[in-house]
Amino acid sequence: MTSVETLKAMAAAAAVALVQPGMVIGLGFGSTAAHATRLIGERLASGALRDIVGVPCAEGTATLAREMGIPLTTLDEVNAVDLTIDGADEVDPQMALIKGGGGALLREKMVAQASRRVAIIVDESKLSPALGTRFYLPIEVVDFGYRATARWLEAQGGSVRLRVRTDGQPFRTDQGNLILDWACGPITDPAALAARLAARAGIVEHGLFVGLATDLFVAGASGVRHLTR
Ligand SMILES: O=C(CO)[C@H](O)[C@H](O)COP(=O)(O)O
Repeated sequence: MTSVETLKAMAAAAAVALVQPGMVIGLGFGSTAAHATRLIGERLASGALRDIVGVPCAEGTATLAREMGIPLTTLDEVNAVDLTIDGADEVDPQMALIKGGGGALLREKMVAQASRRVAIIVDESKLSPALGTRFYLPIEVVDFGYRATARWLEAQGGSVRLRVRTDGQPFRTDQGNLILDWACGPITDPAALAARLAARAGIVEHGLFVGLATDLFVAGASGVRHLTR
């Protein structure tokens, strides 16, 4: 049987094949995206790829990219990102996503919104008939009134947990915010929920990525499927 890690690497390799010399590349965060970042670094080192610059979506990604020798820039320095390669926690049949399992949802969404093309790389376990079925929805919130924000979410249904690190301390995003993991149940209308969450003060960003993915690479035992939207 093909291991999940092998499937992630297969999906990453298929997406990295889209990378062309001269491109600005959004580098996502998470274990699947890390396969893509490492592969891009290896291709640069071997000379198979040249003249690319990366926009990292997280401090962790920036560290890995530097280790791999990938030249980096920031969103502020470029007019647009040609291609972003990132993972996802859950993908529905319309290619709407839940992201933020790694807590980088805000920067990931900013980079995705600035990108001409967004390639999402997943193993097939991430596919779901409805978002919210197999993963909670990460919500990045400010400290002020975060319990009130959690109660407001729970009033819509489901249950909320403050994300904590292994040492029991609250998890902090790269912006220093908190994450509420909302077990909201199946989401029937992701765009409508995204609009409701975006309108709520105290919520910095949420993990629903609707209409952002242009390419989906799904790795399974029989190979990698490439879907486009
Ligand atoms: O959104 C993300 C990080 O904020 C990741 O892309 C998502 O959590 C998937 O991670 P992995 O590839 O490790 O399963």
